[in-house]
Amino acid sequence: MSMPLWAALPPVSVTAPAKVNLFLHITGRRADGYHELESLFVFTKGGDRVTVAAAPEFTFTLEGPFASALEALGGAGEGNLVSKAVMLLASHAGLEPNVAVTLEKNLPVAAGIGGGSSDAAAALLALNQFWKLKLPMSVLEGIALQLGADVPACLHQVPLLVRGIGEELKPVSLGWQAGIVLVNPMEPLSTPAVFKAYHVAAAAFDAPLQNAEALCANVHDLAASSRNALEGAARSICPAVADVLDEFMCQDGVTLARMSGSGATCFALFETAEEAEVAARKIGESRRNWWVMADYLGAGGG
Ligand SMILES: C[C@](O)(CO)[C@H](O)COP(=O)(O)OP(=O)(O)OC[C@H]1O[C@@H](n2ccc(N)nc2=O)[C@H](O)[C@@H]1O
Ligand SMILES: Nc1ncnc2c1ncn2[C@@H]1O[C@H](COP(=O)(O)OP(=O)(O)OP(=O)(O)O)[C@@H](O)[C@H]1O
Repeated sequence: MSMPLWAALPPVSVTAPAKVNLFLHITGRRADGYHELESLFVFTKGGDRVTVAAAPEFTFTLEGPFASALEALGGAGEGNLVSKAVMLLASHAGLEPNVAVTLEKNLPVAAGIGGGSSDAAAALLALNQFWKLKLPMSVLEGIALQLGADVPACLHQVPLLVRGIGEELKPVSLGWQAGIVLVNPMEPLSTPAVFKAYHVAAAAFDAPLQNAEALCANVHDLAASSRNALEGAARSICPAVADVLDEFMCQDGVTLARMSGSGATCFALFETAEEAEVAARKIGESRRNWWVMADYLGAGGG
């Protein structure tokens, strides 16, 4: 008996890194309610993992330390961004979505580090390769934007200046390297709720930066002249954000500590990977219920 054609395709795995907003300015609000951003996105090396493999029909399997958290937040079924990405790409390509997808969920959920967005982007990248579609990035970006504002940026996995609601992407060179520690106090924060709190507080919009590229190229300038505009709104819903930032301030070698995205995950940058690892160990030992991850931004560092 001959093997069906699909069964001959080898599985493809793509890492879905954490997205970190080194700064996040809000420059306006569109008529449809979405906020216009100016933000520097960077991506860690570690993260979730999406694997697609040959199968007679679509299946979706969740594994990893945050699989149950995703199930509890109702993101494990048809609403999962990975499943949605598979369906959208299959329909775009005119194919049956017959693949076995496995999502290894290592990143906390509803955490401001784009977990679901990065998973969806990784699924698009994996399937583009698996089905040998050779779709250019511009086409994948269009499909990605239908899945969420952050998804197009997450396709790139390199530092980007992001504007609009997430569709204007400009790769930037950081020109510096840093150890990074991500900490989440294990309290999920809903992105719409944080934007709503921001809106209700009627904060003034940030002026567009005149020197955004130059700012990205110097970590000290970045720390001094940018912010996360959603931090106040996130703190008002989730006071633990302030506890995480206080904890970072007790560590040696911090060049910048701030919240990412709509929170509650915060990050700290360190001169070296070693300092980041020491801080991550110390925080992990004193706050056993928090999620802590050490990583590296820039070339080397693994
Ligand atoms: C805040 C960021 O995390 C920064 O990276 C993102 O812009 C959020 O991107 P995301 O999670 O992909 O957001 P979406 O799933 O598209 O939007 C969730 C909700 O957040 C609000 N939202 C999101 C993005 C944006 N630019 N303006 C908004 O007002 C809207 O109420 C929207 O209904
Ligand atoms: N693969 C997925 N991983 C995580 N959440 C998902 C996924 N698919 C759907 N969701 C839903 O999306 C919601 C937001 O989760 P996610 O982890 O993407 O938030 P986030 O990190 O705050 O995103 P962002 O930084 O883009 O605002 C969750 O409540 C969850 O139910």
